[in-house]
Amino acid sequence: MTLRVAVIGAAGRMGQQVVDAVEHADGLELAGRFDVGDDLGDLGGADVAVEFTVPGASLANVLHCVEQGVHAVVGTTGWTDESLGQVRAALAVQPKVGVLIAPNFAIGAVLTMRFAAQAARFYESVEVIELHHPDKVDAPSGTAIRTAEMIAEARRAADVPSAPDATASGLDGARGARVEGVPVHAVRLRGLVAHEEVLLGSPGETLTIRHDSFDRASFMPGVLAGVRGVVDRPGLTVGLEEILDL
Ligand SMILES: NC(=O)C1=CN([C@@H]2O[C@H](COP(=O)(O)OP(=O)(O)OC[C@H]3O[C@@H](n4cnc5c(N)ncnc54)[C@H](O)[C@@H]3O)[C@@H](O)[C@H]2O)C=CC1
Ligand SMILES: O=C(O)C1=N[C@H](C(=O)O)C[C@H](O)C1
Repeated sequence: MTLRVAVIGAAGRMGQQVVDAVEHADGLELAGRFDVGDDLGDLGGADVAVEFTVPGASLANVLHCVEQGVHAVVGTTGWTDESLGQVRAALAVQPKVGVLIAPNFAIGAVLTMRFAAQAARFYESVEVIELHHPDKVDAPSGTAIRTAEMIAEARRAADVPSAPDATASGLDGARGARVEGVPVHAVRLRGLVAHEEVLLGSPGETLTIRHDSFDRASFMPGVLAGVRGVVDRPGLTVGLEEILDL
């Protein structure tokens, strides 16, 4: 069966790649391209909508998809417990609809998060550095926030004490932002696409886990897996791990 796919944010960096990936994928057909100012209507009769827009617009777009009975695959960042709760509430009245929200669709980024969580309890210190193109509007990245949350959860479960840090003075921001106690640093640099490093340290050793997306093509296999998977997964799924059975 052919799945009809609408792309919301179709004029953006990710949206353009998704349109191209859908047009070249077996068993998928482009149902429509939507960008800012367009009436989403019935999403061109789509079965699935892929949403890559901006944090301030994504929730309304996803709620519209759910109301229309259209499954959604969402890569936009900025989700909170509260906005996820609104999606769950909307899905409760559309029990056949699936929504997949993933901070990163690159397989290596998903594995980096998983490896970092596995390693986190073995080291005294851990910090996250994310590095992106300078046109990105949010910081830190959604991936870095999720990585730090997973690290913090693993350390709490293993009763690991807070990382040592003697800093008593300095410039604001020098130690990064704290996500559940884990320092997260954001670099914006022309030439980069999307990169993340997790640094772990204990006496006499460090471990560095690094992932690099050099091209947005890296996100497309995960997006297409999400499109094919979401139709059989009613309710809200957060993270591509679920779809990949990781
Ligand atoms: N989950 C993942 O694997 C990835 C997630 N992202 C995230 O995806 C989002 C988009 O990233 P980019 O494509 O680089 O941004 P972009 O700025 O290139 O594209 C966003 C597009 O959304 C459109 N837009 C804005 N408001 C809209 C609305 N209300 N309705 C429809 N379209 C609207 C804009 O006009 C623009 O064309 C960001 O939140 C970014 O962090 C980016 C790359 C990978
Ligand atoms: O804006 C981007 O480019 C990216 N955004 C996502 C994020 O914030 O984690 C995913 C990836 O890092 C690229």
